[in-house]
Amino acid sequence: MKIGIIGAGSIGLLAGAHLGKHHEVHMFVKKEEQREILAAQGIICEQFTEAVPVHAHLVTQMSEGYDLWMVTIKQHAMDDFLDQDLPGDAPFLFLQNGMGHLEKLSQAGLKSCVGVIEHGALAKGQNVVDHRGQGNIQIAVYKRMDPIQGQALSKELHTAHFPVVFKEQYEPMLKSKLIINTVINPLTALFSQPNRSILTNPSINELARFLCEEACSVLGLSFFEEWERVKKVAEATGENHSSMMKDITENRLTEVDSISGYILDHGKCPLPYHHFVLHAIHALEYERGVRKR
Ligand SMILES: NC(=O)C1=CN([C@@H]2O[C@H](COP(=O)(O)OP(=O)(O)OC[C@H]3O[C@@H](n4cnc5c(N)ncnc54)[C@H](OP(=O)(O)O)[C@@H]3O)[C@@H](O)[C@H]2O)C=CC1
Ligand SMILES: CC(C)(CO)C(=O)C(=O)O
Repeated sequence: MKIGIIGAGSIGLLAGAHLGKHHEVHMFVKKEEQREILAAQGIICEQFTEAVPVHAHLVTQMSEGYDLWMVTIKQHAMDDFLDQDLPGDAPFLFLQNGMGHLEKLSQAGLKSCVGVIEHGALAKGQNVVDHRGQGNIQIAVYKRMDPIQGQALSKELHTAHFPVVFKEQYEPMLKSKLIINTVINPLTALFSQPNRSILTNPSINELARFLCEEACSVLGLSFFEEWERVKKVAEATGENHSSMMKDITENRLTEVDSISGYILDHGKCPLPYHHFVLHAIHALEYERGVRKR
């Protein structure tokens, strides 16, 4: 397949390195400097013995003639991305944490799939990525795509080292990941703690339970099942720093609006714990100069 990957950060580079072994991969980036490095040196995945050659372009040069677009930018970059003229001939696979992008995508009129990522990846330079946690990518069709097309797509992308799993329904898939992120991410970011603190710090554990209860009530999920799952993920990724904690530490805007904000927007009664963490994360972003108000 001829695959265009939008965004060459942690996940874009990881996907480019794996898919570039079997497909014609084109990376689409914002800066000319990064485009030149990717075109000249390919992607260096620290776990591979050789660099993976890829084509590289500026994101303003997207055109028709691709088989798939894979979008690996963060939630807060989605508005600008969707505002540009996008080619309509190929499906788009959106791989963001949170659910804030769904409404925007349904208005965009694209053939679209959504996915969740269970890998851990960290970009260490403009073309270097460290694959820190092996997992899979789950995908489901969202708009203007037949499930049969989605299934065929996941089969074409799937390899043993970069597994892609097809899911019949997008909503349960995204909700399961949202619960994990709305409980673990803000608390670990607020208290600058690794994911295991959800289990080991009694007060963080108490706050996590309340966040989980609120999220389950909004999403219509069983608290007992979801709380067990949150604890398993906190254990399995115990040493990791959540993506929100990393964003705060590195003075970047977080994805809190599409995670905790999504729960708040869809709740029908007061959600004091979500309300607090959303504003607490906003406060940290504001103090770091990345949020205006
Ligand atoms: N990293 C991980 O382990 C995991 C990530 N995820 C999710 O995957 C998504 C991507 O995360 P991650 O890769 O870590 O994020 P990164 O910040 O590492 O990468 C995002 C990249 O997108 C680029 N970008 C932003 N806007 C555009 C645009 N319009 N056109 C082209 N490129 C653009 C950014 O460039 P610039 O920096 O120049 O703005 C950056 O290089 C997030 O939703 C995240 O929550 C989920 C699970 C695990
Ligand atoms: C699963 C978890 C919590 C792993 O750190 C994650 O998805 C994130 O940090 O965004």
